[in-house]
Amino acid sequence: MKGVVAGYGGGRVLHGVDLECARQSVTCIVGPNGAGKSTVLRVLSGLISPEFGEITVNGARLGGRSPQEILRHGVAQVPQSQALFPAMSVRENVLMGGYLIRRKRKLLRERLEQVSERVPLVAERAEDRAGNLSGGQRRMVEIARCLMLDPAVLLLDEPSLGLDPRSLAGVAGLIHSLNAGGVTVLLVEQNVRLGLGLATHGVVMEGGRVRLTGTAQEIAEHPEIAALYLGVRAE
Ligand SMILES: Nc1ncnc2c1ncn2[C@@H]1O[C@H](COP(=O)(O)OP(=O)(O)OP(=O)(O)O)[C@@H](O)[C@H]1O
Repeated sequence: MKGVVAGYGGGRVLHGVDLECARQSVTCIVGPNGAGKSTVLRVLSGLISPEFGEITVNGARLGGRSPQEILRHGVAQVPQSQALFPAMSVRENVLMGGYLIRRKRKLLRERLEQVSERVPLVAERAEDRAGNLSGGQRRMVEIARCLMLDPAVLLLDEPSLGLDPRSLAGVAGLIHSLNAGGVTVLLVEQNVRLGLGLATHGVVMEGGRVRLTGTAQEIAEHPEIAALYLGVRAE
């Protein structure tokens, strides 16, 4: 992202965001409430259009394109929690993620197999209603559904929201394995310690701008961040 200015109904929230994510990195955006973190994800996935600025993914200029076009270019956003259809089976929920390729039956089958390998829960609980899964399992299926289009870039807004430590470890493990398999990840986390622990790179946003960037470790150890978010006193 270069110089991205965006907002809602005339009110600007992003005031010129510059952000770069290396291929196959895991970048975590942290910052106070209202800093514009989720808005960055929404601009990237096309839910809102930037007023100014450039968005380039793998050389393709995607700024202002429709969510569908952006998905076709390999950028998928995992929606915030509670996004599954509870009365439908796990398999049916995952297949929904293949809506854009629904007429390519063979590809759809191959992708479902691939997703079941990447997220074994999808095969293990294929026939169960999504509503019967635990919170952590639902989060895994929400992520699995996004994998049906085999995205190059995965956007996650608060993947830790509402999860107990055990479920968190499962979701963190899944993000790691997807990343190891070549997926570039950009996530927003309120749980700064967890988010930066998962990430290779960190970005601190404040007031609709990027204030700091670095490796996840540099950001986690930055005196201001440690004092503000991690409960460590700056010397
Ligand atoms: N749909 C919307 N319509 C109007 N204003 C919005 C909308 N969504 C967010 N905003 C405003 O945009 C600003 C930034 O919101 P955003 O959700 O990007 O922040 P954030 O950094 O993700 O914060 P949080 O951690 O609280 O989610 C806030 O002032 C918020 O009120």
